Amino acid sequence: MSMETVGQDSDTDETPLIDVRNLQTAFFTEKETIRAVDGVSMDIDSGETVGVVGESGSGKSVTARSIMGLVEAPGKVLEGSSIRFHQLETVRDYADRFSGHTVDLTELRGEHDPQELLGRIQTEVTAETFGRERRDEITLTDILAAGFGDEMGITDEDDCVFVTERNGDSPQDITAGFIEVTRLDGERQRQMRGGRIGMVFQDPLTSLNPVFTVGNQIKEALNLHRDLSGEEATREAVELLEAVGIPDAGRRVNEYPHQFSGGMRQRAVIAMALACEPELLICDEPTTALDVTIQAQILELLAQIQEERDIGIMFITHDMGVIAEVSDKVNVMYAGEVIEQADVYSLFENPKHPYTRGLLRSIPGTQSGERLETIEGNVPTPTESASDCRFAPRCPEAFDACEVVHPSHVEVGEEGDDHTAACLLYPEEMPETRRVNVHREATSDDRRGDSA
Ligand SMILES: Nc1ncnc2c1ncn2[C@@H]1O[C@H](COP(=O)(O)OP(=O)(O)OP(=O)(O)O)[C@@H](O)[C@H]1O
Ligand code: NI
Repeated sequence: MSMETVGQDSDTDETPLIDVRNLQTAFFTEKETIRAVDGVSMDIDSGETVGVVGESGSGKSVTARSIMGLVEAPGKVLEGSSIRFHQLETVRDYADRFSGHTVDLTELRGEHDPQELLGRIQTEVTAETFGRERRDEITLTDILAAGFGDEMGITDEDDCVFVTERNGDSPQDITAGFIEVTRLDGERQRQMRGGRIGMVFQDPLTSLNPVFTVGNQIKEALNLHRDLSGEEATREAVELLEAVGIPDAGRRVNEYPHQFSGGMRQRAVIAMALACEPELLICDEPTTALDVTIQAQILELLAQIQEERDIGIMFITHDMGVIAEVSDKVNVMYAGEVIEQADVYSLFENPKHPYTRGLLRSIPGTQSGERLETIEGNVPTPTESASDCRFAPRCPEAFDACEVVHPSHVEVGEEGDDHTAACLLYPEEMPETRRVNVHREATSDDRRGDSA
């Protein structure tokens, strides 16, 4: 929600490690367009774990894959989406090595008026397209990062390093900026994926090659991303295996994945991800396939790694119990959208969206009933832009307007909580007609309704 940067076209210490804005990822199948991720915004700081929770099919994995640059045809991250990676060392490094792909906003700001550019954009855009609340808050950075500068000849399609502040000409003089992850390609993408952003999947065997030893696979990562080889790499591989709690690492480094138990394999995958010293680690249901004891150990391990290395973690799960344990902040997803976001305490103490409340009632042990099955029905597959609340058909509190107005995020917590929900029941203190109007107005100059 990045309220801290509203209205100013610069990045300061306040900027998160990664800032996802209005991410839209669609699959263009012969039959229909599946809007798997439909306008997701969230950010993650260094040293922070951000949980992403929701039932099966809500778009969690596609969000993760979009950040990793792993969306395959017929899938596509749509124009207007922005994923900004702000880590300064990485920005300087990219500006140094890929200077031909760098956009210097400090220069361009004097030459272009954002409001004038907005009028020239071919597709219809709104404040929401850029994750802003009002049109006059849209900055040049927003327009160019979202990809609209290409059609106007201001940026090239493969520009991806955006410099927003500098106090000299060399890459080391850059004091703020970001890599626009949605615009990465080729070598620039390879450096980011695995190098700066690591990923751990549910099934460790998808990350491990059965025909190579675990050690060789870690060494390959070390070679690719840190230029280590030979004995030096072997030593580092053993250290990494020790760091993730694999006993007798000196011997096990020479073993094959099938010689490892499920829990040990997942530890090995985590070691492999850490080999590149990532700034951000995306964990997509990393413990779902493991038994409860092993699961607890892996969660403990991730917490310890985070403490030591100050990395940001995005943790995906459908399990509210796990969310409670690992997260600092939580994004609840439903049918391609974030429908509630809050810090973990506010969310559990004061859940606002009826969907979140339903998920919480489904934690085993808190109520009788089975996990995630207390909400009748299934997540719909979104094929059109939402002109309603996608949860309405299953919502115990839905009323007529829920079928015709798309809810926008409104503050629902205590002052300064940064707790928002996208639901027509809020702002709670207003009578129904005024509440509905708040949401209707927020999306009124919206381009929703157009097809992609
Ligand atoms: N390659 C693809 N082609 C078409 N549709 C896809 C593809 N990959 C994902 N989808 C669709 O995107 C939507 C979101 O899927 P996603 O895998 O992100 O859900 P999820 O929240 O991770 O669910 P789960 O908890 O089951 O992992 C689903 O409706 C799915 O059918
Ligand atoms: Ni998934």
